[in-house]
Amino acid sequence: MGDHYFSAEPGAASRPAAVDLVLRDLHLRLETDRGMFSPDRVDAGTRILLDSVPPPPQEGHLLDVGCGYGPIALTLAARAPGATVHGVDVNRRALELAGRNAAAAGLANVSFTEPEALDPELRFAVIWSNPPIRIGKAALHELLETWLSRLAPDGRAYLVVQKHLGSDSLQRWLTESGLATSRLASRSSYRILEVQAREHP
Ligand SMILES: C[S@@+](CC[C@H](N)C(=O)[O-])C[C@H]1O[C@@H](n2cnc3c(N)ncnc32)[C@H](O)[C@@H]1O
Repeated sequence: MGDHYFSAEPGAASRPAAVDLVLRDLHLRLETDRGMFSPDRVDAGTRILLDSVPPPPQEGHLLDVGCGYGPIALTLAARAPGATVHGVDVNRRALELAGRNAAAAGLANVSFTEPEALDPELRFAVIWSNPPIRIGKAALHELLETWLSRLAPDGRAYLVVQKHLGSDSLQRWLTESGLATSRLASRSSYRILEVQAREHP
C-alpha cells in the first residue's frame, strides 16, 4: 500500500476515468484511475516527448521505463508494428490498465510487466521514458543506470524532464557516466534528452 503514484499498490480508492491521447499520427482513448501518474489528462511532458522523438526502429525490442497506464509504450507499439515493445512499472494498478489499453487499441506487439520480470538478456534498440523524477536523485540514477546500460549498440534513449526538476544536471550526470547526452528539443518547461548507448571496447 502507499499514497504515491509510484507505489506498488496505490492506496487511493479506485475511480476509473478515461483520457484522450491525441498526436499528429495517432488518437487513443486510454483508461486511467486514481493512484497513478497523471490520471486526468495525458501529461504535457509525455505529449511533448511523443511529438519530438524520431520514428522508432521497426524491429527489435523497444522499452518504456515507468509506463504508467501506457501512453508512451502504446505509441511505440503503434509506430513500430514490427517491433516488440515492453513497458515496465512498479505500480500494479497502472500495469493492469496498460494491458487493458493495449487490448482495446488492438496492439498485440506490446506487453507490460514489473521491472524484475523482464528477461535480463534483452537489449533495447530504443528506450522512451518520462522517468519518475520524484523518487529522488539516487534512486533515479540507479534506475536509469540499470536500463540505459541495456541499450543495444547504437541504441538511443529519449527522456523528457522538466527544467525545474533538474534536466540540466541529469544531462551532465548522464554524460559523466559515459552516456553521451544532448538536448534534442526544448518546449515550454520541458527538455527532451537524447542519450547514446555507451561504447564498448
Ligand atoms: C512520470 S510517471 C510516467 C508515467 C507514464 N509513462 C506517462 O507518461 O504517463 C513515471 C512512472 O514511473 C514509475 N516508476 C517509479 N519507480 C519505478 C521503478 N523503480 N521502475 C519502474 N517504474 C517506476 C511510476 O510508477 C510512474 O508510473
